[in-house]
Amino acid sequence: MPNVKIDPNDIAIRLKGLKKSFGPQTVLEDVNLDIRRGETMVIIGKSGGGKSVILKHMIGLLQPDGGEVTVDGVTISTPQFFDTRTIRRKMGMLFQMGALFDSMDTGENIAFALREHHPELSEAEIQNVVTEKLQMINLVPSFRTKMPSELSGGMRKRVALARAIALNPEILLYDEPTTGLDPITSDVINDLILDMQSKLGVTSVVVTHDMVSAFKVADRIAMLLNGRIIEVGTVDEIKNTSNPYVHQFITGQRKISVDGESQE
Ligand SMILES: Nc1ncnc2c1ncn2[C@@H]1O[C@H](COP(=O)(O)OP(=O)(O)OP(=O)(O)O)[C@@H](O)[C@H]1O
Repeated sequence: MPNVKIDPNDIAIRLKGLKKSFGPQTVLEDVNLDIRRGETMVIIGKSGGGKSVILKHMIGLLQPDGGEVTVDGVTISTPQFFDTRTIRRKMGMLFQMGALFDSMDTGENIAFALREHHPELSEAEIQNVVTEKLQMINLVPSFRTKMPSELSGGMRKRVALARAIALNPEILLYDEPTTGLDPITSDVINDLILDMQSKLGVTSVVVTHDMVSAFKVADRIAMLLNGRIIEVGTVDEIKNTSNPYVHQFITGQRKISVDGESQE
């Protein structure tokens, strides 16, 4: 359970009336969500429901068909703004597969964004940052020479997290950080997500199906259904929800139809 003070009026990311379709398929109908500075917001919802699409709007990888994304009060979702370098400096993202460059060792993967955004840094300074980021994810400095192919799934996610924090982001976005990991390794990742919040003071958005992880790391949980956020609440509020769709999702029951599909 996170333990940081959060001001409910201090909004880091605001999604207002977000709409997105791909061809004939409408994925986001009308998404409204405020993410408070310093909190960890977990977004849950069924597979293919559009959770990753929401994250990609937050980091400027996708532009909405309607509505707005604001980060620190600045609207980033317009073609005029689209200054992705500024957004990327502010935000780190842990992609679903913990995507690393396979041809680069761990150290180079972590150093990649530093070299791109901070050409003024000396090689020694870059290596110091790499060591510091490895320490943050509880790995020894000698780990830097390991190639991605030598790493387990959990280690890849950890290195991907070190890479995501290389530029000291204020906001971290996690896409399915524990998917495909065993429960013990998942818990290591959960602890790191909590560490990032308490040690770096970051605002985090976590997309997951893993309710154990959601309940452990979240300050608040938002549920996406049929292109809308249907409920937002603390872990206790979500656990005690009166919304049957949220209850069904978090308990894994299949009693009611959430989207017209027939249920057994
Ligand atoms: N660039 C794209 N072009 C076309 N369709 C896309 C694109 N990105 C996402 N989609 C579609 O949007 C829908 C939502 O995808 P998204 O990956 O956001 O779901 P999700 O809720 O994150 O699912 P999962 O939990 O399975 O990762 C899917 O049907 C997907 O195929």
